Amino acid sequence: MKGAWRAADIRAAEKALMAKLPEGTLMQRAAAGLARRCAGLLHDRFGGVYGRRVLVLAGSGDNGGDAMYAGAALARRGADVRVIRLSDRIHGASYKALVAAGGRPAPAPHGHLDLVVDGIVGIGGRGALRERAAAVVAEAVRARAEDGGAPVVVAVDVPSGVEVDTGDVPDPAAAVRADVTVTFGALKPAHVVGAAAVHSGLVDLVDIGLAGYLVTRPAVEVPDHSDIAGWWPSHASTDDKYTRGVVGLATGSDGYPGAALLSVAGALAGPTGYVRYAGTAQESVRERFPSVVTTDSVGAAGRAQAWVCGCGLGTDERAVGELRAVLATPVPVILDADALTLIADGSMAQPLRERRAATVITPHDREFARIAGAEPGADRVEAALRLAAQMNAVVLLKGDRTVVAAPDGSAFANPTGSAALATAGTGDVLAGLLGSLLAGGLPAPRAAVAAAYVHGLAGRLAAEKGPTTAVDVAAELREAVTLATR
Ligand SMILES: NC(=O)C1=CN([C@@H]2O[C@H](COP(=O)(O)OP(=O)(O)OC[C@H]3O[C@@H](n4cnc5c(N)ncnc54)[C@H](OP(=O)(O)O)[C@@H]3O)[C@@H](O)[C@H]2O)[C@@H](O)CC1
Ligand SMILES: Nc1ncnc2c1ncn2[C@@H]1O[C@H](COP(=O)(O)OP(=O)(O)O)[C@@H](O)[C@H]1O
Ligand SMILES: [K+]
Repeated sequence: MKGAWRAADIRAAEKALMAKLPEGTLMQRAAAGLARRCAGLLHDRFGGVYGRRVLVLAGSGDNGGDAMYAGAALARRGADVRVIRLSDRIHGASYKALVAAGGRPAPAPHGHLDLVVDGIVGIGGRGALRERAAAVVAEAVRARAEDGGAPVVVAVDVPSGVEVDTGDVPDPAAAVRADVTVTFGALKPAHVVGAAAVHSGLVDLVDIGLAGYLVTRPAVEVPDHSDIAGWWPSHASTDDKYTRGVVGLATGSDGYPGAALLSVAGALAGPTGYVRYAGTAQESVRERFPSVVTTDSVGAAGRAQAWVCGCGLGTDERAVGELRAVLATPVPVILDADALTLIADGSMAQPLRERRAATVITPHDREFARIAGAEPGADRVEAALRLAAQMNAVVLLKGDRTVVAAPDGSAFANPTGSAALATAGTGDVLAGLLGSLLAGGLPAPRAAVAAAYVHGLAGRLAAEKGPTTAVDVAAELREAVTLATR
């Protein structure tokens, strides 16, 4: 798990570390890491650094300093480096170093450009880029590299024009879109949540010695394969189908039988040994998935270790009864789709309050608005945490970088998403898989994080093969589980 910290926490850690080091050491470490990465990118794409045309965009703060010192290092290796000063006041020592190494000031981007280094603003940035900076960025990225392609864009610390602490991008046209972001010391929320995560491109973390000085809890954490592999329930030789957990699904309706099939398909890819389906789509479920045991209602079903409720369930009287029955069980419950609509008017507040087992809700933004009164807004992590605390539930807030927030204040951002998942029914698949993980015994926050992770991988695998539907995503789940857990 990698943490991401907000700017104030990063600054506090940097201050504590800097007090123990000669002045300028941290910037030198940052700039050295940045130069190394830039040289590597030039090498990979153009075969070397010598003669490559590099444009450094320098703002008024230390972010510009990092960029200009790195520019100086590239100039010493023979790159043709120009710098555009975007403020009257720029970091003096690094500018001098750049000029001494052969770099030259430029009034505007011109000619071909192989690499653009965005040192406009770092963690001191606020809001969208100001007009001149935005115009220069737009012009620079329109330039062509020597090979006819677009220049490589490297953001220093964060892409300029994004909100570092939230991942919001107030104006996408006035924010850098990086191929690679070279960041220092620790990740920031902008690298992992919201539209800013997309603007960050590949994120490369340079160690500047900060780790021991970050004493606060990260704002958000990012899982990797090893977390998922470590958490995924494994089968013991003494297991039988019941000890591996039974997951129940109260999903689908006459109007939406497909949601039943998709949620069952999701559940079957999880670690449980037994899947129960309770609802009106019994026949199609049995036909398609002979291993699933079906009944027409939650009341008629046997025991389960977790229930999934809501995908395509509808909102009629029958649906209300099924939701009540699920909420009354003493086991973890996932509320998705129509179940979220049904709880939005507050009529289920009491059964929700009375629950002792975990409740997980899986809203997209509009469902979130129905429950919370407003869409998540710019700070998706804060919004999800607020709702989690208010409802005493784990919130899985869907999106390109799905956020999982727990009532204990911990928050996670899923790194594996794929835009290919933005298609009808993929949420049903996710809910089923999540149900199986809960029934398999994972604590609710981990179950939510692991489900989003594997679901995202399945989306990517499906997208590699062509246009993607929810059925394709479900079909890739088994391979995604294998990839994530080995
Ligand atoms: N601290 C450390 O130990 C280390 C720090 N390091 C580096 O320092 C960076 C932080 O440097 P920093 O604090 O100087 O702030 P930074 O982000 O460069 O500039 C902020 C200035 O930009 C301006 N501005 C703001 N918003 C704007 C906008 N929308 N559009 C345009 N301009 C805007 C505003 O200035 P103004 O123009 O208002 O006077 C503001 O003062 C950090 O990200 C990392 O790269 C590394 O070297 C490792 C060691
Ligand atoms: N632009 C996007 N990029 C990546 N993932 C997305 C995007 N939009 C939606 N998703 C993911 O797709 C799934 C859609 O779920 P949902 O909205 O509940 O769909 P449905 O109700 O049709 O099943 C969620 O896992 C969500 O995180
Ligand atoms: K930057």
